[in-house]
Amino acid sequence: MDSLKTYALVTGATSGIGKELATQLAAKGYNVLLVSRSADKLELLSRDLVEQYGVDAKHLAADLSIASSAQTVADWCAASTSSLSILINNAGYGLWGDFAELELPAQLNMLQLNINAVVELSHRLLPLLKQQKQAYILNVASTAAYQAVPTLALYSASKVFVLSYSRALRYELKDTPVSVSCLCPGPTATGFADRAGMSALAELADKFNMQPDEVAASGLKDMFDKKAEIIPGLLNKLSAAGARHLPKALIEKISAGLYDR
Ligand SMILES: NC(=O)C1=CN([C@@H]2O[C@H](COP(=O)(O)OP(=O)(O)OC[C@H]3O[C@@H](n4cnc5c(N)ncnc54)[C@H](OP(=O)(O)O)[C@@H]3O)[C@@H](O)[C@H]2O)C=CC1
Ligand SMILES: CC(=O)[C@H](N)C(=O)O
Repeated sequence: MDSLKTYALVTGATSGIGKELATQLAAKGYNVLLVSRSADKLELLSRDLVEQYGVDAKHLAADLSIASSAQTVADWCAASTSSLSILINNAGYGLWGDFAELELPAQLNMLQLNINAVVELSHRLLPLLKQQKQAYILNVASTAAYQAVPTLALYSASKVFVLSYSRALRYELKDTPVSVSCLCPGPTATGFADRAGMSALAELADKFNMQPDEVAASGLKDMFDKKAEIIPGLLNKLSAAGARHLPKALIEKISAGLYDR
């Protein structure tokens, strides 16, 4: 990896895994373009990264669950730099509960962020990425992409989409300078569970949670190594392997038991 002071765009950069990805990229000498909904947190993080690592840090407050926002972010990115070498589609969230009981608008809002924003940013920024000697797209899915998860039905389905889409895009871009990787973390100690309404699982989470900095470090290492799928942590690798080889009905029963309210 050679930053040569190129830029990395990170969505969902103000908390959890995204904040760690942005920070570790700045530490490696990358200039960063930071996006999330919170202008105050973006301002603070930008200032910290400039002061700590001497890189350029620009930020844009945008709600990527609003349909028009991906174009706004892509236009801002293109106006900010012609040297975009990394796109990290990280922003996303979950909604915990039965599909039939969760509010439909909220579920559609989640799909707009977890799926549509990833697709639109990738399509709009690909021409810029292709101009680089070497460029990377890192899409953040989840170990939830390896099986259906009752009580997280649409969330896990959105991550199945991200994984499948990432692998197909990787193949299509194999003869270009753009390498596509998909990061599939397992449970990680971030704001995710609170926003998903999973606080009832806090005890379980504490047993299995990885820390966002280790997830980000694993993700960036394997992204630069041009890996297709990245599953941080042995337990998560084993659970993904189990999901691949065990009967789906059994895996779904185990998932349902794990996440049962
Ligand atoms: N934590 C976990 O257990 C796991 C998480 N993941 C995935 O990792 C990714 C990051 O989540 P994680 O770090 O855990 O969660 P956090 O909630 O800690 O961080 C989410 C980040 O995304 C931003 N964000 C949320 N909604 C929007 C929006 N509508 N538009 C723009 N930015 C938004 C948030 O900032 P702001 O609120 O200011 O907008 C924040 O910076 C997600 O895609 C998630 O699905 C995958 C597997 C496990
Ligand atoms: C549901 C989880 O365990 C995790 N938060 C994920 O996003 O996959």
